[in-house]
Amino acid sequence: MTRVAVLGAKGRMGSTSAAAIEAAEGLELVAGIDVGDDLDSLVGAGAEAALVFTTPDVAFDQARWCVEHGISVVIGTSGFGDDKVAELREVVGRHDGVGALVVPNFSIGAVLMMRFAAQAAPFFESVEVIEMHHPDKVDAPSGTAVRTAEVIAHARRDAGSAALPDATTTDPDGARGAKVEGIPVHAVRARGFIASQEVVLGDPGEIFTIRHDSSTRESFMPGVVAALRWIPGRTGVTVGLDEVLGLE
Ligand SMILES: NC(=O)C1=CN([C@@H]2O[C@H](COP(=O)(O)OP(=O)(O)OC[C@H]3O[C@@H](n4cnc5c(N)ncnc54)[C@H](OP(=O)(O)O)[C@@H]3O)[C@@H](O)[C@H]2O)C=CC1
Ligand SMILES: O=C(O)C1=N[C@H](C(=O)O)C[C@H](O)C1
Repeated sequence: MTRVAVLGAKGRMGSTSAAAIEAAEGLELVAGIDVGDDLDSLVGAGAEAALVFTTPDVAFDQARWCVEHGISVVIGTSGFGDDKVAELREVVGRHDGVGALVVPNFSIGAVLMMRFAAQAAPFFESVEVIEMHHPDKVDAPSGTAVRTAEVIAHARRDAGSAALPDATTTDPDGARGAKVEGIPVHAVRARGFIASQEVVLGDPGEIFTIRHDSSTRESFMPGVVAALRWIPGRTGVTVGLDEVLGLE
């Protein structure tokens, strides 16, 4: 049995995850904390792993606290791009016997979308990311879109791909989107979405679109449970669910 604490337990993902953990074999929910609760209760509850689903403004400090107190972390909160992961590696590197798993998206389809996008990106002149989420989301672009742009950029750099063609010289309102490692990322916020993303790849005469939709938060739960079963005994920092799912 792995003794698990959920941070952000009253939130949309935290509450859905707490129910999934309670129903999962091999996992025991020993603590759930939200705004105003003391992190010290995790130590009192004997938590071995913490699932972080708080907001991006507090998640890094909470993850660091857990690592410093010998509790491994599975981080679902967005905002852990390459720079934050590097910072986390330093913290985890100073503490024996704990590990951190940063998961930009727990749904199997999104994990595969990111892999396929990286695989396809060097074969096309153009690539852009469009993410679509519910309007209660506080951060943009999404963590998934940032990670997708990062793996696309890494794949294109490794392949020696040329810069993306773009004749735009006038864009006073930012209509061409945010640039994440040079990859344009566009964010839509509309009621009706949970989490969707398209990766649009273009070459002369053809467009290749990779699309993923999460229509309920249950789509994330098999990944959450698999991550929590995987983390005990791991050290260092791992990014993405690929290794957990045996994709590497
Ligand atoms: N990796 C993945 O697959 C997924 C990741 N996410 C990410 O997870 C994060 C949470 O999303 P979601 O559940 O929708 O957001 P919510 O706002 O519903 O949940 C966040 C919860 O954390 C609480 N919280 C805020 N500050 C603290 C604190 N200092 N200590 C303890 N609890 C705190 C919030 O309380 P209050 O509301 O009172 O502020 C809220 O209950 C986001 O970054 C989102 O992008 C979401 C879906 C899937
Ligand atoms: O806030 C959300 O809802 C989601 N957040 C994650 C992200 O920022 O990528 C994962 C998923 O897209 C849902």
